[in-house]
Amino acid sequence: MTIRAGQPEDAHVRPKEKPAQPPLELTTVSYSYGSRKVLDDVSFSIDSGQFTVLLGLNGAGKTTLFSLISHLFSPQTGNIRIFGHDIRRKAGSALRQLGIVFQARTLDLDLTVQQNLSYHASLHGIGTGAARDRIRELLASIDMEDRLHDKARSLSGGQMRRVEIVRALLHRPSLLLLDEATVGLDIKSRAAILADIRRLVEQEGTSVLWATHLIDEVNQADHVVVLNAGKVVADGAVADVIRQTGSTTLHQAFSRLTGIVDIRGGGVRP
Ligand SMILES: Nc1ncnc2c1ncn2[C@@H]1O[C@H](COP(=O)(O)OP(=O)(O)OP(=O)(O)O)[C@@H](O)[C@H]1O
Repeated sequence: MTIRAGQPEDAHVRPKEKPAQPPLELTTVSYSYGSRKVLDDVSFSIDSGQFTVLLGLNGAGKTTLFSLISHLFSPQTGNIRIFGHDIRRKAGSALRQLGIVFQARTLDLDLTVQQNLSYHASLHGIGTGAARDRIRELLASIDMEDRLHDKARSLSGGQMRRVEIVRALLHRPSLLLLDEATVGLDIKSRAAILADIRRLVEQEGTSVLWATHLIDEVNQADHVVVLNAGKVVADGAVADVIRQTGSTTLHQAFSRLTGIVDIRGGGVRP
């Protein structure tokens, strides 16, 4: 899969905003399900064109955070800004610049790949002709043009995930959020998807927030935010996080930050 940079072909596509404001800024965000607080005073921001890994164990609060950023529900305290637009007061302006791939599969299995993608394009106000061209361009870049008319249920898990990534890119978002995008995929598909998203950051300057529990998905050059039991326990360049925790590897730093002891391979066991 190679997601190519592309120039807008027509007027519906907005050029990327020159970000005077950070792509994403969270300030003292808290959220509770009933009386159970699952996000506690979360603050961090990501810079333009940065690949940021939101690293946390299962249950750390990553998906809840994504639900708040994508305005599925609102934080009980704190603020979220996307390119300076407050997600509550300027939801339209904020969400227009956001592409999101949720952890749960969200394709309609009874629709074809084209129908799934066209529907989403129309939600973003992309005209029929422009949508058709963009869909073909993106599907060609992942060698899936020939699956255009296939029902989503006939795709493999990795192919479904790629179509979901294509769907998130249709409107050329400046900020892309991916929640455990490689979960359930084999090692080859995982590596390919991660590499393609990294290429996107380089080619298009898209800012990415990549949520995972897998340390082997982190590169030395990444910005990393470690979320543990709803709190940010580290935030910075990988080398800084390692140094600040008095560690020699990110595995060791993560282990110290989260209080876990058993680390195997690229994954972490509580
Ligand atoms: N709808 C809900 N109602 C009540 N509690 C919830 C709900 N959704 C999530 N939680 C709880 O909130 C906490 C954070 O869950 P969340 O799914 O945000 O974490 P996560 O880091 O995404 O985990 P995972 O990697 O397992 O998906 C967990 O303790 C979870 O049980």
